[in-house]
Amino acid sequence: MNKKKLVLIGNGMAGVRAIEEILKLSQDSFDITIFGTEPHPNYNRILLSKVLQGDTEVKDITLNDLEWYEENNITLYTGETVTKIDSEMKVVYSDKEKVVPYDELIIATGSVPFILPLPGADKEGVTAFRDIKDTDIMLEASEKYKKAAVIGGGLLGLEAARGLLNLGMDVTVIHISPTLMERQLDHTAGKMLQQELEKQGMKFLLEASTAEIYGDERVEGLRFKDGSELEADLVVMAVGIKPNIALAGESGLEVNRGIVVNDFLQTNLPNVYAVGECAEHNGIPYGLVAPLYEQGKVLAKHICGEQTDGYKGSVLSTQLKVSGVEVFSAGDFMEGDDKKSLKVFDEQDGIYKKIVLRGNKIVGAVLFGDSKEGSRLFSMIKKGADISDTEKISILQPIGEEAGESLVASMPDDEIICGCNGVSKGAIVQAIKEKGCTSVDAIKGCTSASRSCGGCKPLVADVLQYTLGSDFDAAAQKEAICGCTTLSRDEVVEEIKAKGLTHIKEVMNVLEWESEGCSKCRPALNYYLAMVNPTGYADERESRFVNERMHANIQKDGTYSVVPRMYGGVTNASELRRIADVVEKYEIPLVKVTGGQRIDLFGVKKDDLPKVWQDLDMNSGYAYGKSLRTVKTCVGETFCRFGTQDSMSLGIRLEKKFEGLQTPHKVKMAVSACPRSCAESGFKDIGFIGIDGGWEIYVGGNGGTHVRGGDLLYKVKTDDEAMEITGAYLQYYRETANYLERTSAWIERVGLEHVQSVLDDKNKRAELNAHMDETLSVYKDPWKEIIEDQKTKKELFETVSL
Ligand SMILES: Cc1cc2nc3c(=O)[nH]c(=O)nc-3n(C[C@H](O)[C@H](O)[C@H](O)COP(=O)(O)OP(=O)(O)OC[C@H]3O[C@@H](n4cnc5c(N)ncnc54)[C@H](O)[C@@H]3O)c2cc1C
Ligand SMILES: NC(=O)c1ccc[n+]([C@@H]2O[C@H](COP(=O)([O-])OP(=O)(O)OC[C@H]3O[C@@H](n4cnc5c(N)ncnc54)[C@H](O)[C@@H]3O)[C@@H](O)[C@H]2O)c1
Ligand code: SF4
Ligand code: FES
Repeated sequence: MNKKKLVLIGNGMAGVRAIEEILKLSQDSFDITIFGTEPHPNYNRILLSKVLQGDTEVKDITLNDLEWYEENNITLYTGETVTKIDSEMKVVYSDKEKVVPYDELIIATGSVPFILPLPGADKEGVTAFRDIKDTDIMLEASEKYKKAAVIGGGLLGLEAARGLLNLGMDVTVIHISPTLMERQLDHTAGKMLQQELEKQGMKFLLEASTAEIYGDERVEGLRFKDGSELEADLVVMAVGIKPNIALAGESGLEVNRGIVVNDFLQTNLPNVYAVGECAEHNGIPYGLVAPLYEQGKVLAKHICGEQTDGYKGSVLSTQLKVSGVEVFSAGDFMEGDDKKSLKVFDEQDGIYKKIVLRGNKIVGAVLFGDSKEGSRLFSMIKKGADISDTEKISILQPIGEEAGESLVASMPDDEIICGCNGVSKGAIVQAIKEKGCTSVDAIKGCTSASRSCGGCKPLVADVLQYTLGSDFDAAAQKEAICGCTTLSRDEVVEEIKAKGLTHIKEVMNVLEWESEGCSKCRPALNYYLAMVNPTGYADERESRFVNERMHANIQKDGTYSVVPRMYGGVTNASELRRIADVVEKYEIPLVKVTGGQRIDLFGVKKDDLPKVWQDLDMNSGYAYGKSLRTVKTCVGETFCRFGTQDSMSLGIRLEKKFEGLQTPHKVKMAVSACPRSCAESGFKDIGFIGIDGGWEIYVGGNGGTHVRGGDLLYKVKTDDEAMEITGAYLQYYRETANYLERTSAWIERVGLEHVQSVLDDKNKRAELNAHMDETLSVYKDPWKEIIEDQKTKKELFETVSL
C-alpha cells in the first residue's frame, strides 16, 4: 500500500498525542515526519513545575523516548524549526534547509509565553516559564542568586514561585489583580490561597503594575508605576500565553487569536490541520492539555477516515500543583443573574467549597482546602448532571463509595478520567483487568493516570472500586516506588527476601521493571538490598547520588566540602592541628563550624579529596550520606552546673557505635544533659534529655523544612538502656521506612504507639539489635577504603587532562 506522507510541525504534547491516536487507529497508513524546535523528544511540559519544585527530574518527564519514534518508523527532526509551508506545492521548509513533502499536515506549534513589553525585559535574568531551557535558567539562577520576582499570580506564576521557594530563593509574586488566580477562583478562594501561600513564605504585591526592569546587563530589580521598587536577581514572567500562529499566518492560513479550525480540526487550507494550543475552535484557543487531547482524538479519527461527531469544545477544570495547597476550579465558577451558588465555608479548617447552579444543573465549582471531590464534580459539570432529586448540600459532602461507583458505572469507556494525561476509563479498566493493577499507584505506573496534577486520584480509586468490587481494599492502597514498577516498597522488599535477590539488575529483571530504572528506584533498591542482606550485598556505587559516590558534598562551583567525623562534637589539639595544616597545604578557601558541631572545609578540589582525607587521618563525617550524620552534645555534668548526666560520654558512644550506618534518610541525634536542652534534642531524629536518674528519649524531631518537635518514646535509667533502645529503634526504622523518608514522616505514618508496641517486646528488641550489629559489623570508613584502593581513587578522583 502506498503510504501517505504525514508531517507534524511541533513535537509537543498535543501534536504527538494526535500522532499516537493516529497510530492506534492505523499503524501503516502514514509515513510520519515530525519537526520540533526544542532539542528533546516529546516531554510532559506539565511536569516542569514538579521539576522546579524538586519532585522529579528532567530526565524522568519524557513522554516518548527516541526508541518510540524509531519503533513507529517516525522521522524526527529535533532542534529544527519549520519556517514555511507551501500549501500549493504541499511541502514544508525547515531552518536547516530541509524540504519535506506532505499529503496531510498537522500544525501543533503550541503557544509562546506573553512577555510584557517593558523596558529591560531583555536583560539577563528575565525569563518565561515554558520549557526545559527556562526551567534550567531558573535552577541555575537559584544557585547563585537569592531574590526572585514572579510577575503574574496565575497557575503558572504560583507554581513557578513555589518551585523557587523550594530552591531557597526569596520570592515575591507581583500580580495585577486584587486576588490571585482570578481566572479560576472567586474572591474568597483567591484570598484563602494567598493566606496559605504567605504561610509557606511567598510574598505578594497585589494590584501592582510593573513599569520597568532595571539593572545593568543582568536584572537588578523592578520599578512599578507608582514609583516603588523591588530588588530582584531573577524575574519570571508568567502573565499568560499567546497561540503560536506566526508560521501559519505567514503561510496563508486563516488566523485569529489562534489558527482557526472547524469541528474536525481542519484549517481553511485542504489537508492542513491544527491541534493544541495553537488552534482556535469556536473562538477559543485552549491552554490546558485535557481539551488538546480531546482534539487529538477527533483529528486522528478524521484523518484516518473514521466516523466522528467532531470536537464540540471543552469544559475546563484546573488544579494548582503546589504541595500543601488544594485548589480546584471547574466550569463556570462565578455567580451571575441566572447562576446561583451553594457554599460551605469552614473557617476553622480553612476549607471552602462552592458549586454554581444554573437551574438544576451544576455548571461550575471551586474547592479550596479539600479538593477530593473535584474530579467527581467535574464529571457532573461535563455531563450537565441534573440534581433536582438530590439534596443540594449533599453534593458538597464527601460522597460515599456507592455514589462514586455509580458515577463511574454511568461513564462510557472513552470518558477521560485523567485530563492531564488523557487516560480514559477504558484504559484504566484494561490496566486493572489485563495488567493486574490493584492500586492507584499501580495504575499510575501502567497508564500515567494521576501522574501530573494528581486531581484525578479519587476518580481512579472509584474506577478501581467499581472494577474490582469486593477485591478492592482501599486500605491496601499502596504506592509504587516509582514509575518503573507497579510494586510498592513493601512488596519489593518482600520479593528481595523471598526470592533471595542480590543485585539491582536482578531485581529489575525478576520483578519485571518496565525500564532500566530511574533516579528514584536505583538508589532505593541499592538501599533495600543492603538492608536485607548487609553482609552479602556489594554496594552499587553507580546507583548512588553523586555526593554519596564521591563521599563529599559537591558545591555549586564544582569543588567539594569535606567534613571529618568529630565524635559528639568533641575534638583535640592534634585533630585541629591536622585540619589547620590541610587547610594551608591545599589552599582551602573556607573553614566553617557547622550546626552539627564539626568543622567543614569548603572549596576542596576533586583531585585533592583523597589526599586531604589521608592528611586529615580522621574518619568521614558522612555529611553527604543517607546515614547517621552527627550526634550533637552539650557539655553536660562534667562542666555545666545544671547537668545531671554525662551527655558527651553518651553522645560519643552513640556516634562511635552507629557511625556509617546506612539509613533511609539522614539521621541526626543530640544529647543534652538537662531539660534546658542546649543541644536541641527535641528537634532531632533521636534526642536524649538528661533527667534525674536517667534519660528521656525523644524521636521523630526535625528542624528542617518541616519543623517537628520530637515525641517522647521512653524514659530509661542507664546509658546501656539508651543504647539498646536506640539500636532497636533505628533498625526498625531501617526495615520499615521508605527510602528517602525521614524519621519525622515515618513516625507520623506508622504511629508512635505502634513503634512503642514493637519495642516493648523484649525479644523483638533483641532481634532488631542483632540485625543492627550484623549491619555494623561490615562497616569500613569509606575515606580510608578509597585511600587504599588505587583503582577507585583513579577512576573517581583523578581529572584526565585532554
Ligand atoms: C510549567 C507548566 C505547567 C503546566 N501545567 C499544566 C497542568 O497542570 N495542567 C494542564 O492541563 N496544562 C498545564 N500546562 C499547559 C500544557 O503544558 C500545555 O497546554 C500543553 O503543553 C500544550 O501542548 P501543545 O502541544 O499545544 O504545545 P507545546 O507543548 O508547547 O508544543 C509545541 C511545540 O512545538 C514546537 N514548535 C513551535 N513552532 C515550531 C515550528 N515552526 N517548527 C517546529 N517546532 C515548532 C515548540 O517548540 C514546542 O515544543 C502547563 C504548562 C507549563 C509551561
Ligand atoms: N496547574 C495547571 O493547570 C497549570 C499550571 C501552569 C500553567 N498552566 C497553563 O499555562 C498557561 C500559562 O499560565 P499563566 O498562569 O501564565 O496564564 P494565565 O493567563 O492563567 O494567568 C496569567 C496571570 O497573570 C496576571 N497578569 C497579567 N498581566 C500582568 C501584569 N502585567 N502584571 C502582573 N500580573 C499580570 C493575570 O491577572 C493572570 O492572573 C495557561 O494556559 C495555564 O492554564 C496550567
Ligand atoms: S543542656 Fe543543661 S546540662 Fe547541658 S549545657 Fe545546657 S544547661 Fe548545661
Ligand atoms: S487529572 Fe491531572 S494527573 Fe490526572
